[in-house]
Amino acid sequence: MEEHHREMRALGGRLLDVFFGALGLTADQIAAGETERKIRETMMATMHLNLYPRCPEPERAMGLAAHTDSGFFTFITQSPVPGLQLLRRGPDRWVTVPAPPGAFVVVLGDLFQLLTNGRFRSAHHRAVVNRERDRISVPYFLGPAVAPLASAVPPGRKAAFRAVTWPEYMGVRGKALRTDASALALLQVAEEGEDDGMPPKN
Ligand SMILES: O=C(O)CCC(=O)C(=O)O
Ligand SMILES: [Fe+2]
Repeated sequence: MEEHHREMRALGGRLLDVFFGALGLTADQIAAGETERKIRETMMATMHLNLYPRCPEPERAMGLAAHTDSGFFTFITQSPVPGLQLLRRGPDRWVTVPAPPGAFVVVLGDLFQLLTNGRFRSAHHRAVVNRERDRISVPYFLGPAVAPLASAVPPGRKAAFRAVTWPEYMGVRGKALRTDASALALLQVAEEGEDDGMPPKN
């Protein structure tokens, strides 16, 4: 378990650098950036164990309802039984993620959308059940205290979201669930006529 934790955290660090690079940041900027430093210092992890027993009528049941994850990255280890589905937009449809042995699935969460000021979007996903086989998934969630990266905010614009810690954001998600609002929308500081960092409504 400790080894898994160590490896997952290291993977999270490497992936973060890859994404920072994709956002156009240089190694020097990553090393010097205040947001980047705070992310590494406050990164927390949690893990779930999900068991989806086989179901004779899978079309009448749902393993895990559609949602986005709250943190930065989720690394999902799963038994070789497909069940995870991602929402693809335009036209909206559920796509089953293959489950090859030894592979992780990486899911981006809401706080990553916040970090990138909406340039990378959190993925809507769900888990369906299988008619013949039990399925196990072990998602490992990584999340920090975070504010939008200055480099992700277009010049002359304000950040689309306010800063938040992961536990705070979990509280916001709870409130959003009770009021049927979008949790990220509750953190928005939108300006008139601006891309608000949220997916298009449909
Ligand atoms: O079972 C899966 O593959 C997905 C699990 C998941 O999305 C979650 O626990 O948040
Ligand atoms: Fe999830």
